[in-house]
Formats: sequence, structure tokens, C-alpha cells
Amino acid sequence: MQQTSSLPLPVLQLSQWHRGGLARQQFIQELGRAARDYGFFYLTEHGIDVQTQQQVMATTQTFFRLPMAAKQQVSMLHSPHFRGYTHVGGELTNGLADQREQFDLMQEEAVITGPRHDWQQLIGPNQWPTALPEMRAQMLDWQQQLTSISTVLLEAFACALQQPPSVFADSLGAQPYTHMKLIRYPKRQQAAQSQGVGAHKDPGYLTLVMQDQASGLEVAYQDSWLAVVPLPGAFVVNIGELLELASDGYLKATYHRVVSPEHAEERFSNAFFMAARLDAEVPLLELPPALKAQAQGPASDPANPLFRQVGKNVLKGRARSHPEVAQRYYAAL
Ligand SMILES: O=C(O)CCC(=O)C(=O)O
Ligand SMILES: [Fe+2]
Repeated sequence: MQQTSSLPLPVLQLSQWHRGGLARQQFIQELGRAARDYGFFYLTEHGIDVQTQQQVMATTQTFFRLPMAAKQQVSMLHSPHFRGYTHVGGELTNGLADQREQFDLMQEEAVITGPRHDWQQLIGPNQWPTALPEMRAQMLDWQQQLTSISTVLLEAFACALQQPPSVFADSLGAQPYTHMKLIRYPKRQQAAQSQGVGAHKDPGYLTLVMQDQASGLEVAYQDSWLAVVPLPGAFVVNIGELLELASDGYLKATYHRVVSPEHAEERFSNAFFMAARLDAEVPLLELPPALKAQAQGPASDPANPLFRQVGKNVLKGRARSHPEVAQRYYAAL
């Protein structure tokens, strides 16, 4: 694929949805178009203030600047629930090591004991670094805020697909599974090591990314990679596999990647993946004829099967990205 960077992605203002009436109708239309044309867009006027965003970014940076021993104290290798720290090169995409370090967290929950499905082992507590006592409350609050925005966005997606606004509500339930990832991409050392994260689709319904000022995120568009130029204050939103499944391929989970920073010293980002209840089945929406005619079924890639059962789909993604963790706790699979 060729690199191109000239095409700006659409910018949508969530305030339009909240305003209701004609503004809401316009938002739904723009969302429908952005989702179909790119599967990626910027979201502004989303209700989270710049100060909160900056604080979360600052904590992200502080975390990665901790001594390696403090980060290894919360290594994901200690967690059957795929939570915690992964060092540079410790994660694979398309079988290749990603040049990024990261910290993963989900809902704070109690472990399920007794007989259980494999994917129920995803449920459990997070790990928190003792060196940063304020991190837990801050990140869990951020998680709540992004869950709310994502829930609203899913209502808007439902409208764009000409469904009742609450069509996803049952699959979300009171506490949908969400996954947050704090990420640091170190500067590229050599051309051969430019895979910050390799080309992939995200496994949830949708993803919200807050990026800093260093570029690197790219989205597959026609036959090119389109640079997602940083837009201060905005979230980058993209469609995941569950929306592709629900819409029978009318919406596509968009391939994207991050190339390691070439000029900046490093790049930080914060990704939030909105899934559904782990025990839910993704609904198959009854699209109106005009949309249905353009739905060609979800992609069938033998290397990446999509599962309607949410827990199964999430576990597949986690195991592929973190084989060492999977080997340790899910060897039977
Ligand atoms: O760092 C980013 O901007 C995006 C990361 C990403 O695509 C992912 O972790 O799934
Ligand atoms: Fe992604």
C-alpha cells in the first residue's frame, strides 16, 4: 500500500447529537457517511474537558517513566485477566513484535470461581503500580467517562443504521466489557523496526483513541495508508469487529496501524475499546433494503475468525496479542 496523508478525516461534534432535533439528524447522517466511507473519524465537543485529557496523558507519561522494576511489578504475566504492563516487543501483531510498551486495564471485578467458560477468566481485578497511588481512581473515572461517550455513540450508530436507538442496549447490559490501553511508542531506531503496532482490526464495537502531538497512526483507505494527523482535544473513533458483525459487513472494522515515530522522541496514546457484555451474542441487525443490499457479510479471514459470542471474540484477540500470557493461563485452548 502507498502512503498518502493529504486527505483529512471527517470531524464530528458530539454536541450536535445532544442538541437534538435537526442537529441530531445531521449528526446521524454525518456519522453514517464517515462510518461507511472511512470507518474512522475525529470526535470533538464530546464533553470531556481538555484539563482531564491532559491529566490522563500526564499520568500515562509518568507511568512509563517509572523504573523498569516498578513497571515489571505489574507485569501482565502476573495476570490471567490480561491486565498490566507489557514491555517493548512483548506483544505480537501479525506474528511480529510491536515496538511499544503498554499498560492494560479493564473493569475492576472479582474473579469468577468454580466452573466457568474460558473467556470468564478475562474477568478479574486490575494491577496498579504502588508508586502511583492516584492512578487507580483517575483511570477508573476516565473509563466511566469514555464508557458513557461510547454508549451514546452506539445509539447514534444504531440510528445511522436505521435501527431503534436502543438496539445495542441489551448486548451492553449494565456493565459492558471495556478495555483501556496506555501506550508509549519509542522513537524508531532502524527502518526495519517501524512497527509500532502492525495492521489490525479492533475486536470491540468501537474504539476511542486520544493521541498526543506525535503522528504515527494510519488508517487503511482504498489502497493507501492515510495518516491520522493529531487533532488536539479530539478523540479518534474507529469501528471494531462487533459492529462489522452486527451490520453483516455493511460497516467494516477498519484496518489501522501505528508506525514508530521518526522525528519525535516518542509517542503516547490512550486507546479505549468498547465491547459488550462478555456473555452477550452480538445482535444481527435487520437492515433496511437499501443498506442490506450493500452488506456483503463480515470478512471471513481464516487467520482471524469473528465470533458472535463476545467473550470468545475478546479472548481470541487477547490471546493472539499476548501469547506468553495465553500460554501461561490458557494453555489448554
Ligand atoms: O496508539 C494508537 O494510536 C492506536 C493503537 C491501536 O490501534 C490499538 O492499540 O489497537
Ligand atoms: Fe487498534
